[in-house]
Amino acid sequence: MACSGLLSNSFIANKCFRPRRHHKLAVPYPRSFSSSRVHLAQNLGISMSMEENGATKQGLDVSRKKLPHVLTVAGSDSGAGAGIQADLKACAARGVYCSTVITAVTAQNTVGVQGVNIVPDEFVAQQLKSVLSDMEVDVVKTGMLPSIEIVKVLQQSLKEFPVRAVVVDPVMISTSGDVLADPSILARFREELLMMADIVTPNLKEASTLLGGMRLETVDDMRRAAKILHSMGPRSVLVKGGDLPESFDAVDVFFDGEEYHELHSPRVKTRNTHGTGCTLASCIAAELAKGSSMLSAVKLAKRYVETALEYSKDIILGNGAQGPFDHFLRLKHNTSTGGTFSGNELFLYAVTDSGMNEKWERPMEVAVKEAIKGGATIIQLREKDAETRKFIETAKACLKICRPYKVPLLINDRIDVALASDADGVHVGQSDMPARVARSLLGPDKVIGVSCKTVEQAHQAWLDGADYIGCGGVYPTSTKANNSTVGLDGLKTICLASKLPVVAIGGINASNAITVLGIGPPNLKGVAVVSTVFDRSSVVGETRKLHSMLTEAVLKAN
Ligand SMILES: Nc1ncnc2c1ncn2[C@@H]1O[C@H](COP(=O)(O)OP(=O)(O)O)[C@@H](O)[C@H]1O
Ligand SMILES: Cc1ncc(COP(=O)(O)O)c(N)n1
Ligand SMILES: [Mg+2]
Repeated sequence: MACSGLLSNSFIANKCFRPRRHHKLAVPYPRSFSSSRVHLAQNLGISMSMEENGATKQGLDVSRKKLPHVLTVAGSDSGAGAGIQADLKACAARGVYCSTVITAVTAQNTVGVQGVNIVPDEFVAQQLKSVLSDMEVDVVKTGMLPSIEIVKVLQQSLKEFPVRAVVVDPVMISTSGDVLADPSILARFREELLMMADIVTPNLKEASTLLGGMRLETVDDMRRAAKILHSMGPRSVLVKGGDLPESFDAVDVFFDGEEYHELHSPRVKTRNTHGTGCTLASCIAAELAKGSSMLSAVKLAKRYVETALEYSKDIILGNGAQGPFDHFLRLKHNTSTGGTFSGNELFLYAVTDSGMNEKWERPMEVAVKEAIKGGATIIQLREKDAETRKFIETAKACLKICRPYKVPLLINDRIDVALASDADGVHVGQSDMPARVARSLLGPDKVIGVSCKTVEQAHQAWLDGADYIGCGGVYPTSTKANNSTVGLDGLKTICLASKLPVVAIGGINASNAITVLGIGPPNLKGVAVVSTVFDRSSVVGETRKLHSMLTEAVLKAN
């Protein structure tokens, strides 16, 4: 049965949920005392017997590593910038499991909140019981608590199922100015919820509301607010200054009852700050779940928010004043290959050489642009002696040239430079980082090529998840000292055995390129050249000449 109408009809909601009880492995709610005893034992570092914590009956292995686990009790944001969705992303990005108890469903986007549908408090209670009774929660983080009843239910659940820490983000008004919690819950917040909090994280407006309208305009005001809020019961207070007027940096004030810490970070110039508060609180909860102290958790969370904002500052999503940001620091990826590499890109593979550029007094960017204009279909930046910082700058500058032409740019050897510049991939030799390790660092989208001289190496490159192999030297070459050659026969043998596309390399020039490409196997996709195009007065001219020769030969062969 479909579970739609969850909010409007709690009867259906219950029905959707109940069948699990009839499932063979379904476990009824454990009695509260056993759950809190397990927690207590874990906190004290005592391992309980399998029989005692009920694991034997379920056939579970208690020696398994326990996942740090945050439960967020918050509202859903349909635009996924804040609320439950931000909490899930923040915890996942910080390597912590996150379960969710949904208190309200909001219709929301970058413009504002268009609607709020509050989940019935009995159903919030049911969600809380389901998770807390079974799933070994370390830290509870609260966000939007839209009614007094829901606050009450939460308090009762936390009494029944104690956790190691409670992070309270007193969400009341969204950054867009929409009211997310009824002002009547303020009293309940002040009287009870703050008492249970290990940390409370109000923004300026929320701190002011909790303090009966106190004006908060300076860092000193924030300090005063933190002190008064602390006297209401939470172990620590973080007053967030994201909205502090006329501040060049983003200042938050932390107070643990003894010491104040002003936490400063550069203020990122961006519209994409929707969900910063939820993210910060979730990240604090995540770090606490991993075992951090409160101050370290807060510092790390702040640094994480700043990093994500900086990364996402130019992202454009939605037409409103407040866009979401990218918790995984990955959305900006724009590869020339679009994540798919066919091998046809290898047709005319130009490998740069800074010595030759110096000789011809040609900056690297100019050499790359000329090669592309002449018809190069892929570029490899080979900088054996460049300083790292210079290499990254050069790679970034060359990427700007390659991207509009959709010509992939690979980095020779240096996975760090490829990562730092967001290049399209790397080419590694047999003594460089193994392709399998490079793959795990670069992820599935980037292109990885491996130099191979034998059938075994070609097979290993395939096993390691490479995209192509470079085979050679075909002929002796001056650009690589003491390089043994495989000759045309070796090239052919390796092509026939290789499951990956092949580019031939080593001593290839205008007079032998057609012979090389003509040896037959269909997975021989192209030739790689260095001096033939770059050790010349006109890079465009030489590349164009080679490109048209090769194209003609291929057309004739077909
Ligand atoms: N533009 C910004 N640059 C850097 N950090 C920011 C920026 N805006 C907010 N922050 C930080 O994000 C966190 C959330 O703060 P804030 O936006 O004030 O809370 P909320 O999202 O609850 O309104 C704080 O650590 C704050 O300093
Ligand atoms: C469901 C939900 N929870 C929390 C917030 C606050 O987030 P922000 O202060 O960044 O607008 C929100 N807008 N929506
Ligand atoms: Mg904010």
